[in-house]
Amino acid sequence: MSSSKPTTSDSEWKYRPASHQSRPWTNQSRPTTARPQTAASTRHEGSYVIALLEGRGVSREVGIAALDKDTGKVMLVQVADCQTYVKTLHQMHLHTPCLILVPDTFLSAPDAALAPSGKRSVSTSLLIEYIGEEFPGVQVESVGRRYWNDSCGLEFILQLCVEDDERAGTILAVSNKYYTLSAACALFKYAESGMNVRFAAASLRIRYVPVDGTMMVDPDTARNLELVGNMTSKRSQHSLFGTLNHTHTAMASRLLRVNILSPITVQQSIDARLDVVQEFINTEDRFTNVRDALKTLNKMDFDKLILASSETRARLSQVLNLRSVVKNLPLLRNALAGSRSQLLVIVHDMLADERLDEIEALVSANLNDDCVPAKVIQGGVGAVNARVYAVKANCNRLLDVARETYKENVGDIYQLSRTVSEEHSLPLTLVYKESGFVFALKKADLDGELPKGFLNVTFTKGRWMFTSMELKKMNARMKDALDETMLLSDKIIQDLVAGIVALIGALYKASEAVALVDMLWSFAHASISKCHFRVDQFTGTLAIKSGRHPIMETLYHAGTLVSNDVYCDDSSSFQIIQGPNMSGKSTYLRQIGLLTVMAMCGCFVPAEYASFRIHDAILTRLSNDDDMEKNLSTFASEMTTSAMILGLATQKSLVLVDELGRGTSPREGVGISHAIAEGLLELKSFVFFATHFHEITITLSRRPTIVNLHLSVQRARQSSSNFGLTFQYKIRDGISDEISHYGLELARLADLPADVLTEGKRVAEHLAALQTRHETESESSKIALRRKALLRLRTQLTQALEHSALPDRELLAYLGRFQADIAKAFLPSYKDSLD
Ligand SMILES: Nc1ncnc2c1ncn2[C@@H]1O[C@H](COP(=O)(O)OP(=O)(O)OP(=O)(O)O)[C@@H](O)[C@H]1O
Repeated sequence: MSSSKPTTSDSEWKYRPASHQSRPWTNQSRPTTARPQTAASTRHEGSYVIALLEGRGVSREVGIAALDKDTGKVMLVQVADCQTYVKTLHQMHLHTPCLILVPDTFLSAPDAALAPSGKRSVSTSLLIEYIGEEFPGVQVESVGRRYWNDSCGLEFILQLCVEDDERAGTILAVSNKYYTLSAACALFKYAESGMNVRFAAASLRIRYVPVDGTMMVDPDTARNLELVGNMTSKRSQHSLFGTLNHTHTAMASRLLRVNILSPITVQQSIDARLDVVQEFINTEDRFTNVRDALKTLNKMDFDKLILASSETRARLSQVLNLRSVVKNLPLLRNALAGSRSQLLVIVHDMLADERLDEIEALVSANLNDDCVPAKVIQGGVGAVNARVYAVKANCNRLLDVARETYKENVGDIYQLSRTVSEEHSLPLTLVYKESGFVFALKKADLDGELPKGFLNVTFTKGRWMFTSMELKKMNARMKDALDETMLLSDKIIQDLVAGIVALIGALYKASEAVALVDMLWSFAHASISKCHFRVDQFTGTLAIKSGRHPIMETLYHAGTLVSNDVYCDDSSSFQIIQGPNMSGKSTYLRQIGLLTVMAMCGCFVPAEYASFRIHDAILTRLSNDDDMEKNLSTFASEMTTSAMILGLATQKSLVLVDELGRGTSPREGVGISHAIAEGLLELKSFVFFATHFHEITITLSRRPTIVNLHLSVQRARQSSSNFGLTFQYKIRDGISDEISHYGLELARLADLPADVLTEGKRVAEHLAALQTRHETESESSKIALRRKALLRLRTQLTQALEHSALPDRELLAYLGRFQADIAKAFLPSYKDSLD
């Protein structure tokens, strides 16, 4: 590709090798700052190179520029973040990084005393510390601060951004984003000098991603709700992504992932998507025709076709794949013809772009029709021939001649093989290797030793391989002809690519259109197979009738999963959920979160009726005991997440809290849970608060928006001393009936040895008896205190009466004052002791 024009001189640019500047963020180098490990702790297989610049101001502005090195897509983001940098990390998760670039001022020089090896640089930024925790194993490299230049960044964008409908909008959106532009500058400079990639002018799809059009799902939440991958495996199908992903193309699968991690908040767009899903479900023909058309695209990744490759073989392969795509797109266009939903009409028009036909015509004019990409990818002489004959005859006279020479040379080699075979009476065959042809002979076909005169004899996989002087000479001639053919073919293909790049905008549009249709078809497929229903409306109320957990329902036999209702509005915004262990509290909370994410992606939900509120963020504190990587105490982790939630939540947020305060003593746990609940009540978010602390229902009982719910459990007497618990997993109104010692009942279910259970029961009963005695004793001491005080009062009154020389009226007044004094001195403490 032709070179872009950098605005900072190349000689100035110094790419710093990873060994000195990068920091492999290992456990030892982790900072002490408390922060929980989150979603993609182990996920670092991204393809994005992300440049990141943080402002020094109080507002913590962060500019992000991310380049997908596989597809050439560039995302620009600028966020105003908080102390935990949750928004920045969220954006980074959407564009999973394989390399992170930061200004060198973020990483100070290696501290010789701390790191005698001199290789570990020390972070001076909290954000970098968090990134290290969030993306362990992902390389963080520093780039000289002077390469973070906003005007240079804008110049790069103006030069590289593809000429399409969104170009003007992108440029307008980024023009005042100082941090993003600076990050873009560093990113493109790094691509040129560090990665040795040069992009052609107007060849990159550069987009500004507005953060306010999407719901924020912080990385902890993504992991705990199992949005993409689950606790056991990041690739597991038992995640929301796995459940909904029936896509046919790689772009659609990427779009689905981004949507699940960052659902849209524009109601019009959600409604438009729902209309499409509805149309697919209602119109069987459209559903099957679209599926068949998508199948012809055969897991194709348009975005990768668009990125020009510097390697000849890959370039040819891309062009051939591209031809197959543009040939098959009309099938999808026809499948969408006559659609009713507005979005499908738009997609249909996008696919009707004349430039796509021009691309097809260009490729067909230059390349042979029977040349298929698969041959190019496979090895052997078949692959070489596919490349040699890819370009049509008569495009270039010199190429035709070179190909004729190549053909003759190969013919000569086959003739030589036949002659040698006859001469030695051996069934020789020819095998093509990187260095040219060699003779091959099966071990079973050789009786005795190989005849003299053969060179480079080797034995692999049951075959003798060897060559001869004559064959070597012929290979050399054939190679010359082959090189010339490749050179001339490549020139034609390069010209072809340059012609295609001029029309690339249409392909970008087509890529987005196909991804969207494919994703919505996938939603329709999931809805049909799992009987999901349309979200009836988006209002201020969250109301779900008979909702099911979307991931669990793929694992459970029909009818075994218990459905549950949800109702939450401004007057009942804080819902306390109680119930014994394993009664289904966490499942209920997760179900609410998952259905909300599904609805906001424009997907139908597993419920009989559903109405949602559009949330700006979903924030969770969900217990996750399976996380063995957690390097913080449960309590520290709880408090950090709670602080984040209180800092980010607004009236429009959805907050899910599960068993807060279990990391400390029960009394403090109640106190902290109460205080955090108060904070959330002030914010007026929709809160679902599962807790074991019954006291919370009392301490918060005066708040008008509190609703108490519990998950029902039946306790049946099995014998005189033995009880059994039956979980019904059904949400019910009100506070649950106290079930004492249910922990012991559950322990019995877990087959704990009988003597352990007996001892547990004994200690529990003993503690309960102690508690009762303590309470009784404290009550009797209060009575004793009262009695003592009354006795004192009586004695003093008697003495006063005896020694008084006052007349009756004055005596009465004196007694009144005395009584008031006594009451004042005694009653407050008396009142406190009663409290
Ligand atoms: N709606 C449901 N239908 C069927 N089974 C369910 C349902 N909800 C929960 N379960 C089953 O109960 C198990 C425990 O559920 P869950 O973890 O939600 O309980 P919990 O009350 O949060 O427990 P703990 O307090 O110990 O964390 C789940 O693993 C699942 O097998």
